[in-house]
Amino acid sequence: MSKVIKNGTIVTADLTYKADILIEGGKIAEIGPGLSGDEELDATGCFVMPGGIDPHTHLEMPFMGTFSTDDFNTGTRAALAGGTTMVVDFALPDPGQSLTDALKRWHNKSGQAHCDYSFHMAVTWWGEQVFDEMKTVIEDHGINTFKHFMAYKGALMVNDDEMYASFQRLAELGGIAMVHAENGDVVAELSARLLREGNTGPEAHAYSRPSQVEGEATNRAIMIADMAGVPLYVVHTSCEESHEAIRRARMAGKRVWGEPLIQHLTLDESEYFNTDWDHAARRVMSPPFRNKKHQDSLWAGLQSGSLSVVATDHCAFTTEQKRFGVGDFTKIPNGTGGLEDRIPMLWTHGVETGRLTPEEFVAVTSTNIAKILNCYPKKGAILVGSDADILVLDPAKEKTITASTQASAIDYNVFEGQKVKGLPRFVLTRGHVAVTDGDLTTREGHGEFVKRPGNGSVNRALSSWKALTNPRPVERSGIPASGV
Ligand SMILES: NC(=O)NCCC(=O)O
Ligand SMILES: [Zn+2]
Repeated sequence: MSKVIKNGTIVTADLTYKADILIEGGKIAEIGPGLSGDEELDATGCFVMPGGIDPHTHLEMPFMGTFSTDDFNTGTRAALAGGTTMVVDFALPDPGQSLTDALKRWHNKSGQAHCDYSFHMAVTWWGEQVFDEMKTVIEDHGINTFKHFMAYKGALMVNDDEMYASFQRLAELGGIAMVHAENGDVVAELSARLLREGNTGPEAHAYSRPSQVEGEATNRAIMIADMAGVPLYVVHTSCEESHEAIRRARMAGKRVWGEPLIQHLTLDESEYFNTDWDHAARRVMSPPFRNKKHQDSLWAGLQSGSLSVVATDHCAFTTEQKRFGVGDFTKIPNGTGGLEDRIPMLWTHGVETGRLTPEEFVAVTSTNIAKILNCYPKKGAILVGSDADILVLDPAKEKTITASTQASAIDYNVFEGQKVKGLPRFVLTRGHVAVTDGDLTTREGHGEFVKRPGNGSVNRALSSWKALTNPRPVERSGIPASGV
């Protein structure tokens, strides 16, 4: 049965125009005026755009002695409720574990997904097995992005030698390196000192991760990536120091992207000084929320193009889980939610304020990341042949965010009480209408895995460019006799 989205204004990353969209077999079949289909979805007064892609989620993630509460069932329902039609989660091998075993675990969990999804692979240890399996992961499993945690010492963190080896391997294989950029050694030292001095509450989490630890690690990762000749994606860029390093690298022609989160763009460090322990602990994440100066920097980055993607790092823990850290802030599970709120929050604080154009909004919520991850124009596009992952956004529709009506399974929302304007009228996932004016008609198991091949155009360009400066012997007219 065909569907047609009628009377809307299509917004893409580079063009806004009035046209209808005909959908057949889960794909966009035709775009133009006066189309008809078996079922009509009226988009009068609405913007019709590619569904959001959130490239940074942790669903049912084993972390800090527990599992994040939103899984592929509740998490992808929350995504669709908020206009996001694809999530990219991180497959995490335990240190010493095979990468393909980790992938199996993630594929087992993701069978419940209500929307399409893909995985990044995390490199949590280094050895010959990892070196070998990286090729299989890219070439057989269609995963071209590999994340390295520079923080979480003693758990997920990798050292510089491991990171450099992994980056070099990725350069060879046509993959993309990702980093969680915080100096884990410094964080561990600062945390121990804070605890010794009696700073045990959630505010100490922010004290233990000043912006310098992020700036230093971002600079280091950029330089290591440059030496290895690999493109680099810096997740959850939260501060000016990190943004500055990314901006400078991009100005110098390096292939580096930065990803601010909607939380860092709209919430600030004052949250940690709330006298209610639960309120503060619920907002504990790494990197922590920053002050207004850093927020202004992130917004400017989106406006100028030095930052490319807005994500959530959705890693949602209940209040009960957060309370593991009463008396010791280092035991508060790190992570916050945001999947359901990213699109309305960014529209409200970005487009409604005039910071972003609607086209820039589409670029940073969908199109840019589809291109970076090498799944464009299957995803991130309104083009004939693209998957019909479509958000019909009603700019006049408003609500106040509250946990009591959210799809996410946790018992609070870090954006509680925020008034947002710009909500989905319809959300379509490969042609299936999953949301109609707030009513969810999602289907468990509808989501499909999206393969993303390696060696995208940025990899090919970078390897040609780097080949020009590869070390080579100098040709000499003669070699002097040995001086002995
Ligand atoms: N960000 C965070 O605090 N938790 C999720 C894991 C990570 O991305 O660091
Ligand atoms: Zn992280």
